[in-house]
Amino acid sequence: MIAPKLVMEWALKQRIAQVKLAFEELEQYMLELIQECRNLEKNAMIYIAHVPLQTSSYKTLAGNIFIFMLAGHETTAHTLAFTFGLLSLHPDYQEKLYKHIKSIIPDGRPPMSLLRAAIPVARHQIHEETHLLLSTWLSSMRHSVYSLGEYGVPHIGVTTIPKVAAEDTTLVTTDRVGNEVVVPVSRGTSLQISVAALHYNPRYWDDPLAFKPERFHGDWPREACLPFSSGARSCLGRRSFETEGIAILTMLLSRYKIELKDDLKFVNKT
Ligand code: HEM
Repeated sequence: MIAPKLVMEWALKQRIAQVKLAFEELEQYMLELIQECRNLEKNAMIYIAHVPLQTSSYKTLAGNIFIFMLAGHETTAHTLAFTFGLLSLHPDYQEKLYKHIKSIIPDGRPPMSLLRAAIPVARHQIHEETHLLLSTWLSSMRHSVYSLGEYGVPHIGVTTIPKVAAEDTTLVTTDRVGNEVVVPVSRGTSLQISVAALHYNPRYWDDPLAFKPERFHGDWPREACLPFSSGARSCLGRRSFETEGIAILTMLLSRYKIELKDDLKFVNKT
């Protein structure tokens, strides 16, 4: 069976070459971005202006730009796409949200107070004025680790979070029939937190597949909702995303109705 092996190797090499090219192009783009910043008359990014190229500081800078672009852009874009997908599947809810938005911001432009109100969600509080917006958001974040592929909306929030055990420990859980299970974990073990399994777990979420933003109005299991992970290394851009997300959701929804396009070319695109 040498032929399939050769084909696999060839395909893998092609893929690796594409990834390498993408990295090179991205690096070039970052370089241009940094140079552009240096040429700005009023340079807000003073740090960038002074980092010499081809040094370790430059590499750190490029690394940070890279992580912000990747961690910040794809996640935000997909979560917004996912939210719009869910709203188009739930037109009655979309209408309710539209009326809510219009009642607090008639011209559709989010005032600073509304943007500031997006922040309490990071502290797991729902602000009275914006509860529908924020619960829509949380609901979509809970869902977005799953695919709406048949409607042309791919998943991706972050589906699994890799961690390494910092010390020897034990994890205690229960099996399907309720027996306690103790799992010893030694220092250095690689672990994957399955966010998808957590967000769709019937142990924590009643009717887990349903889009029910109101489940976030009362008490809800905070530790079972980890779209941004948790702890010291959780998402650095969470508040930035929540503010941006609420602003975009508010502005678009106050001006447009989101509907599913009844067109075959949008079906089953993942
Ligand atoms: C829907 C939007 C986003 C989601 C779902 C998301 C999710 C996550 C998750 C799950 C992690 C891993 C945390 C861990 O390892 O425990 C992470 C890390 C990170 N995120 Fe986000 N993120 C989002 C938006 C953003 C934005 C907008 C930025 C930047 C502006 C950003 C910057 C980062 C950075 C820098 C880290 C690494 C933090 C560290 O290692 O200390 N993220 N994010």
